[in-house]
Amino acid sequence: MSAAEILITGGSGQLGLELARLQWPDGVRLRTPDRSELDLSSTESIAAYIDACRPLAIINAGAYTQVDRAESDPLTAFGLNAMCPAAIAEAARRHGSRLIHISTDYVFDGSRDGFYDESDAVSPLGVYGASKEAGEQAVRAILPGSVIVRTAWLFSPYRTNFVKTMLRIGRERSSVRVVADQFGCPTAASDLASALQTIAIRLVEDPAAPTGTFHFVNGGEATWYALACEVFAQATRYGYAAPAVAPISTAEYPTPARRPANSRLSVARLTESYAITPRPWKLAVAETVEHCLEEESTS
Ligand SMILES: NC(=O)C1=CN([C@@H]2O[C@H](COP(=O)(O)OP(=O)(O)OC[C@H]3O[C@@H](n4cnc5c(N)ncnc54)[C@H](OP(=O)(O)O)[C@@H]3O)[C@@H](O)[C@H]2O)C=CC1
Ligand SMILES: Cc1cn([C@H]2C[C@H](O)[C@@H](COP(=O)(O)OP(=O)(O)O[C@H]3O[C@@H](C)C(=O)[C@@H](O)[C@H]3O)O2)c(=O)[nH]c1=O
Ligand SMILES: [Mg+2]
Repeated sequence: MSAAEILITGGSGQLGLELARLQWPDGVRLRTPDRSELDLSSTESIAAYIDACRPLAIINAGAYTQVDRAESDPLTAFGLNAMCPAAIAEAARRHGSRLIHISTDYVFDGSRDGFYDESDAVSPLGVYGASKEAGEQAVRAILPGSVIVRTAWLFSPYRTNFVKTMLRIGRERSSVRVVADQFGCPTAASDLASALQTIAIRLVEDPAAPTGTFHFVNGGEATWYALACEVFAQATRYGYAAPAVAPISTAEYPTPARRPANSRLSVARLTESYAITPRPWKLAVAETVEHCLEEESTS
């Protein structure tokens, strides 16, 4: 592959960090600007930055990801999750940059039986999901040749995520209560990063590479309760004293934002188009828990 600049927004987030940690082919130069260089809340900053560097490809991993806080801060959520991707898509169109934009399972309302595919109707329950859906629509309208990858329930050793939250509160308490009636697909940010790398390289090399909307999640399905149980089962291997875990209903854990009862995603389209087959989520959880705990158990 000839020398190619790839811009990664949100490089300090859990997905952005995993993208930057990957081994990229010789000749790819990553740009991972921080907030001081690229302010995603400013469409002027976005246009100026991309007009100056004219990347061959852009992976938009920046976002407003605080689901509950979004309910009381819709302006910031829509700014980051809808206006920002629109501005990125417009700049990408000006320069012929390939664009991969990341979206979420929370665009769905959970009323479907089984796994959602890309053609299922969206109907977000909360502000976060609605802002992400608006971002998808903008990207599709402005740059039809872009790729939108919906993912779900991301975890990694970095930033804030459910796996790290469980490890933290499990130390502070002898028991935890976790909802057992929301079904989804836990996904390692590192596995998503590898899939996005494959897609980005294909898009840069091949003008006819598949475009449109795809789902990427790890294999299998879980509830938040099952995910918590797996985190603690793995953690005990490193001397961690696991709390008791009690399954509860959504009604017993009130939150500002409503969440879908079922947001399981089918990855069939991505497997067919890009030959990407995600590993089971439990293998990915084991790796992340090891990363989080190994250091302290051996020190
Ligand atoms: N987390 C999850 O469970 C899921 C996430 N997704 C989607 O995946 C993508 C990546 O998520 P994830 O890595 O978890 O997100 P994080 O919350 O870990 O990271 C968000 C990134 O956006 C950056 N950012 C936010 N506001 C600004 C701003 N004004 N200017 C510049 N940068 C800004 C943050 O920078 P800073 O470090 O300065 O705060 C950070 O780098 C997002 O599109 C998200 O919607 C989809 C499904 C599940
Ligand atoms: C901390 C905690 C949460 N919960 C519940 C609340 C909620 O229903 C569920 C998950 O809570 P969290 O707030 O950790 O996760 P949440 O912020 O809903 O995670 C979402 O983030 C965004 C960015 C996405 O795009 C989604 O795919 C999804 O990953 O677990 C418990 O039942 N017990 C607990 O102790
Ligand atoms: Mg949250």
